[in-house]
Amino acid sequence: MDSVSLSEVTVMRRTHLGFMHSFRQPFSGVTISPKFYHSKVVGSREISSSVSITKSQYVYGESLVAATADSGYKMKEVILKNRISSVQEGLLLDAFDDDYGGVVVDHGKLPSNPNAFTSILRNSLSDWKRKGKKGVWLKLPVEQAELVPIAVKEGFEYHHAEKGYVMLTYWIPEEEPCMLPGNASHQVGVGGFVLNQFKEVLVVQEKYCTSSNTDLWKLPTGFINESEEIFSGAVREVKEETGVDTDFLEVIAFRHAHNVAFEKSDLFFICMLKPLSDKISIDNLEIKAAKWMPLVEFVEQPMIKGDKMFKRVIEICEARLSHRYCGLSPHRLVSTFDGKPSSLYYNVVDDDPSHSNCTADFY
Ligand SMILES: NC(=O)C1=CN([C@@H]2O[C@H](COP(=O)(O)OP(=O)(O)OC[C@H]3O[C@@H](n4cnc5c(N)ncnc54)[C@H](O)[C@@H]3O)[C@@H](O)[C@H]2O)C=CC1
Repeated sequence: MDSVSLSEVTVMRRTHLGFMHSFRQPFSGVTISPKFYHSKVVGSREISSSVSITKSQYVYGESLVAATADSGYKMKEVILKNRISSVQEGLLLDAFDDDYGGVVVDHGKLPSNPNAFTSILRNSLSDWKRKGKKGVWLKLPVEQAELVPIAVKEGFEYHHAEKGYVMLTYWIPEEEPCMLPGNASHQVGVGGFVLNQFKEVLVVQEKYCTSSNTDLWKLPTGFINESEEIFSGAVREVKEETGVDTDFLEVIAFRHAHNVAFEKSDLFFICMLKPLSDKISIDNLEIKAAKWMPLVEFVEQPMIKGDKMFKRVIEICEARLSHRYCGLSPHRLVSTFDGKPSSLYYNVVDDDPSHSNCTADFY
């Protein structure tokens, strides 16, 4: 087997991180192995330059830390070599350990032949069972959709699907309840409350709605996209539906509802936005009409007046306008917990009025 230099190791390690990272995106609950993650943080400094690591050893995904540890090194090396040769000979699926005692199959190295896949999957399941592995994650790309029924026949279950793949899972321990996290459970929507200096609110009539709502003038609403922020999603939705440019001010309130779409729950964030333009140009695909409507007229609509939720939302917005209430504004932070930038929504956290978002003008 070829030896590789430290720089090659670092490159290969990044490749693995990339795989784990992309794996994590579609759902929560599966994280990068701390071994890999730790390695990412410390970079190549952790690896002793006297250690020779083979390409195959690394390709199999064993931890460098484990491989360089003094205790049990020889034992690990032997086990590793056996497993490597099984993978190389095409007897076992190439897989990474996850943080929870389970394995993640490398979807980039699946056998292309369905018959070969059947026997390799069976061998791998026996191997994982013997080793006491728990959950198995098997991502099957759409180009290899013929493998899906084979995996299902072997006992795998659907976890979730995206345009490009189906994720299947298998829980090995028969005596333990399945601990694998479920698929994403919510959709996230935003609504924009945009008020101008004439106390007019930006409203729309939807093209597709229930017959009882055809004449209703409502706030622009929509869903945020994958990896989109609530604050930018609200601004985008208002722009798309009405053509009006806005600045995000605050999340005024949010509603949590269940069994909304395909049994999924719904989080709906009502956002207060500051208008930067007033010219309306509607999105003809989604919207029938849009206009600036006097706030008093808007709240007098029977559907708003008679609906507890709409009515309360407007009351909260009015309380905010008269500074009797304060919403949440986003603050970008990087947490050492996961090393990722994220948005924390909050209002005043100390007594300094300059730190408050509640003094912002609306128009
Ligand atoms: N529309 C409303 O009156 C209210 C909406 N909300 C919230 O607003 C958020 C967004 O909801 P809405 O704006 O009502 O979204 P929606 O159901 O109108 O969907 C947004 C757009 O996606 C497209 N779309 C959705 N389903 C489709 C399908 N099956 N086929 C083809 N196109 C489809 C349509 O272009 C639609 O205009 C949610 O969180 C919801 O709870 C809350 C209260 C009232």
